[in-house]
Amino acid sequence: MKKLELLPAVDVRDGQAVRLVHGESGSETSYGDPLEAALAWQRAGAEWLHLVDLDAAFGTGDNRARIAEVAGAMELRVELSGGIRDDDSLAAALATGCTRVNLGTAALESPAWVAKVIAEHGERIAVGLDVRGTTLRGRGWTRDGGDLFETLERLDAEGCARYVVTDINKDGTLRGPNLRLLRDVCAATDRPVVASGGVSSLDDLRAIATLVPEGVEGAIVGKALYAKAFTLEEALEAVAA
Ligand SMILES: O=C(O)c1ccccc1NCC(=O)[C@H](O)[C@H](O)COP(=O)(O)O
Repeated sequence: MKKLELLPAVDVRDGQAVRLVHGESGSETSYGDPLEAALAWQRAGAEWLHLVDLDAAFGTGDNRARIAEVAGAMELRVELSGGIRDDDSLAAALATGCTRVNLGTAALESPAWVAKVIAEHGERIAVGLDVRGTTLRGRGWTRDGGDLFETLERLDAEGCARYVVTDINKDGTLRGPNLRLLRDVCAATDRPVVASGGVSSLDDLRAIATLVPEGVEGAIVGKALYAKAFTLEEALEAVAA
């Protein structure tokens, strides 16, 4: 069986690595220098980094230079997210050398542009499906953006390579992943799914790993690592095939 990929998260706000609760602006706890955090995950054996520009996602500025510095210093693969919504922000994101970018709001508000960039960049484009219930949320998760399964059907038809699926109610809460949501998304698409939000324990990761045959490819882990619920080394060991 394929092993579950783990993507430790570094979310950047105002130049600092932070964690949010439910992705809400203003709920952040600071964890210092994002480059230090990313290098620590790399030293611990991470193969991926999930790097988020929260200011770009919330429309409160951006951390482009900081994000480019972190992505450029990594030997591991980087998935870049947050505020990638037009040609300019996409070009800046791809120029960091990241392996792929994660589009969120654009997939809801600019479907024609997203179809175009999926056709142009293929595997370098993932779409973030950030949901409350089965309603998508955009603009830093502050605005409703349509039905999850209708959007998934459209993006599948456009050739979207993979999805990053986040249950916003779980994100940053250490309340466990929404396995039901992950199963439902996997049943609705044949594209790989990266699970995001709520991981609290090694058992949560083992539970996500049981969904690999259904189509879950990876899991993003944020708060649990920063809160030291377990180490990244322990997490990698827990999901080793
Ligand atoms: O990814 C985004 O674009 C984003 C936009 C607005 C708010 C939050 C956003 N991402 C947060 C994450 O990707 C988290 O790092 C990830 O879901 C980890 O969650 P957790 O393990 O529950 O801390």
